[in-house]
Amino acid sequence: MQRSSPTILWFRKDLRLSDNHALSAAVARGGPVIQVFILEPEDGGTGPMGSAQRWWLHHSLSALSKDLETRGSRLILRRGDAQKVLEALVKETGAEALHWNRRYEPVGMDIDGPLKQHFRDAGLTVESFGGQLLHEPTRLKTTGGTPFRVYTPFWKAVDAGGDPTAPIDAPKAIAAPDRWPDSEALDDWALLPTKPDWAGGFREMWTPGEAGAHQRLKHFISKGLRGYRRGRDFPAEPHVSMLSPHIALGEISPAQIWHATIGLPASVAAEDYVHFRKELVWRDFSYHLLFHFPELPRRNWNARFDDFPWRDNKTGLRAWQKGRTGYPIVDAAMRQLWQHGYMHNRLRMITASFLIKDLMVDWRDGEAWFADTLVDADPASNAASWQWVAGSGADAAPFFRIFNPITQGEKFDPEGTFVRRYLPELAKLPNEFIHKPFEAPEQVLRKAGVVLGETYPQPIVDHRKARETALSAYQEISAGAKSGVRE
Ligand SMILES: Cc1cc2nc3c(=O)[nH]c(=O)nc-3n(C[C@H](O)[C@H](O)[C@H](O)COP(=O)(O)OP(=O)(O)OC[C@H]3O[C@@H](n4cnc5c(N)ncnc54)[C@H](O)[C@@H]3O)c2cc1C
Repeated sequence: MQRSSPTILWFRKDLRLSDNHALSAAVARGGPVIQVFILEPEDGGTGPMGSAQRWWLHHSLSALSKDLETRGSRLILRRGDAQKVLEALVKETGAEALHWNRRYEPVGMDIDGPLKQHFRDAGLTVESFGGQLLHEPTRLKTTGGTPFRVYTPFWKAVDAGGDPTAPIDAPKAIAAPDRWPDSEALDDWALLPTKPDWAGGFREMWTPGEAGAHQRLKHFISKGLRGYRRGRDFPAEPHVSMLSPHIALGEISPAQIWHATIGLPASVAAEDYVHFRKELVWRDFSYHLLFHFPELPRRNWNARFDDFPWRDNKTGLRAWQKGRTGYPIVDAAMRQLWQHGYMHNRLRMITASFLIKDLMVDWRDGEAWFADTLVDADPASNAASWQWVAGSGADAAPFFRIFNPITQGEKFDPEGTFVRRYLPELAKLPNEFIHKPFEAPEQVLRKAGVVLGETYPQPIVDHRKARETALSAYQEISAGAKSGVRE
């Protein structure tokens, strides 16, 4: 039976039409579907969306809007408190149902729970759906019935559970209401940078939107996945998917990505696609942690770190942010972040270690910079990963594992290809000194056109000394009274 009352479909960080369970169920309900995206004062994550991701959001909403138009539908844009916006829409459209896909950030969940009850009390059918993660954070439990704290058993539980639910296709058509409610204009939201327009490098690199996400997945499966396990550590090699910003705004679901790794030709080694799945599962694990420890972005998981003597090192923080530390692998990585809004995983670990351990700056300052500058900024993965590097997190790298920025560079960028790409001022240095220009003899520097302290900075710290200082600070807190993991 055809229903005539509309369903409101509330888009959040799930900006796609395929494998969108809330949307497909809204269409299946019969009657018109009114899609709305609400720019909330808090973006449902841990704070307002960062500048880089706002750029992405603009283009993603624009792509989604066009995709809906090809199905005879529309995207309505509204700004403000979600409950008020939805109340107004219900009133304007006579909608009797409200659908969304679940989100798992603490701020978002605090909004959604009461909101669901509110509209149910008002007589609406309110339904929420999964699909943003491979598995709901409450589904997987240790044999003791508690949340996981360690990744490997979490992965084993995921793996033992078999493949996630197969993705569903986008609806072919979406019924429109007789009269559309008003929409705000995307340009009025001023999500794009203007003065100055720093997004030139983003435009070169990315195609936000569902079609762009699937193109990238296809390209990665055919060109990057073979050799992923080894190659994913080498930033100059094309062995990472760069799907993270598409995943962060839900232009593609993790189930779609997982299923794209099933039934591949025998030339793709199991070690490569299984390792890729394991990385996807790190994202689920990060959400699992955030769900069960909502303070993850703010508080040390391990309370012992509350006493860590962080430094108020504004000069160091600024040099790190600008890619002017004097350590080429760190600086090239920070400039990749600035130019493209993305940083390779190996380099995220190196730069985070440098900030925390060489400069002794609180991991929360690094997390905040990444949240503002990454197009893939994600409240769970960002916080969990910073705590992982700091050693304060669940299943974290031990604090004493301090990356040496010279040997890391030499190991993972042996020819200096990556460094030369982002630091053209060092491009003419021979491989021997590309990761340590400060050790190059004067005539080598002159020949390469490098003047340390002028064309490229001197190191802002001596890594060996900084390492010792960090280790003794760690010994102090290890000997201190506080210990252990928060419950
Ligand atoms: C300090 C630090 C901060 C980070 N901040 C973020 C962040 O804000 N947003 C974010 O998405 N990732 C973050 N990561 C995790 C990881 O670096 C990125 O997910 C990855 O580099 C994205 O590139 P890719 O899509 O090419 O990865 P691929 O190697 O192609 O991996 C595929 C997907 O798996 C997931 N994934 C891979 N590695 C991890 C990981 N270690 N943790 C969680 N998920 C993972 C991502 O969704 C990724 O897109 C951070 C890591 C560190 C060390």
